[in-house]
Amino acid sequence: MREFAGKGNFIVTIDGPAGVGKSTLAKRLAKHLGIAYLDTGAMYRSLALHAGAGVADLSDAEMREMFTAYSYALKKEDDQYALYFNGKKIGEEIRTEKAGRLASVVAKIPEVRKALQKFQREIGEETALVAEGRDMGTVVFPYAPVKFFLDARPEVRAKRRYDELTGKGQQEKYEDILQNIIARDEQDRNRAADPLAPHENAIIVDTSELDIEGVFQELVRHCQIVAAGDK
Ligand SMILES: Nc1ncnc2c1ncn2[C@@H]1O[C@H](COP(=O)(O)OP(=O)(O)O)[C@@H](O)[C@H]1O
Ligand SMILES: Nc1ccn([C@@H]2O[C@H](COP(=O)(O)OP(=O)(O)O)[C@@H](O)[C@H]2O)c(=O)n1
Repeated sequence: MREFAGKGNFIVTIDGPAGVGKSTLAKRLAKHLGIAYLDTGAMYRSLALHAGAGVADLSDAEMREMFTAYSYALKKEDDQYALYFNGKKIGEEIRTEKAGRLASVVAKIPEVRKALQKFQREIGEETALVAEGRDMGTVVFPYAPVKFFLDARPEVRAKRRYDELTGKGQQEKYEDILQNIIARDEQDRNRAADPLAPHENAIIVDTSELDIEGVFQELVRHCQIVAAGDK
């Protein structure tokens, strides 16, 4: 495939709302393409849990100082990609609805976004990537040759998240998850800083009636079209 983005690394972006399947498909597509996988939501979640919603009350100067102390790193471990925050591997502790809500509060702050986007671009300049999040195609990697925007009805996404969390033993009510997802969608889509929206060239895939395999095949098909177009 042609050299793209950053210092010539091949980047695929996958954006979309909560619970649509971004992480699942990004990991699988990255493995299929033999490139790295970056979960940018995990960066917001880990920061939110570490700094707390109080970040919103810091002055710009305090926030800039805070970010000089933070670091993120992406490391390949066996055939998985692990994200490190301040030298500590980010684990399952961020996979709660509470962390998702806090992340969405912190993610509205422009200084936070700029700091994390800088880390994300640096990682994209080090290695070819499938990068997933809310603003990968619109802001962080606008020159990525393949940009996906996954979507699904809120009820479908809530059921997927409900099955995922209860499958991990987390006690959550479906109705609460649905309300959380609707609220987080609202917050992510309507914030001033880098709102959730597909890039004008993004390939939009409604996954409401597709299983994981069906979505995966659709993403691979589009990657092959781009690859064929670059020969
Ligand atoms: N198309 C799909 N059909 C059914 N379940 C899916 C689909 N895509 C993802 N899932 C499941 O839904 C849950 C949420 O997926 P995840 O990748 O975490 O979404 P996101 O990263 O967009 O929040 C996971 O348990 C995943 O296995
Ligand atoms: N690139 C990104 C990734 C996440 N986020 C924020 O972080 C929150 C959690 O992201 P996530 O991808 O982990 O959440 P899920 O889609 O997995 O539920 C989102 O609701 C956004 O508010 C963002 O603003 N920009």
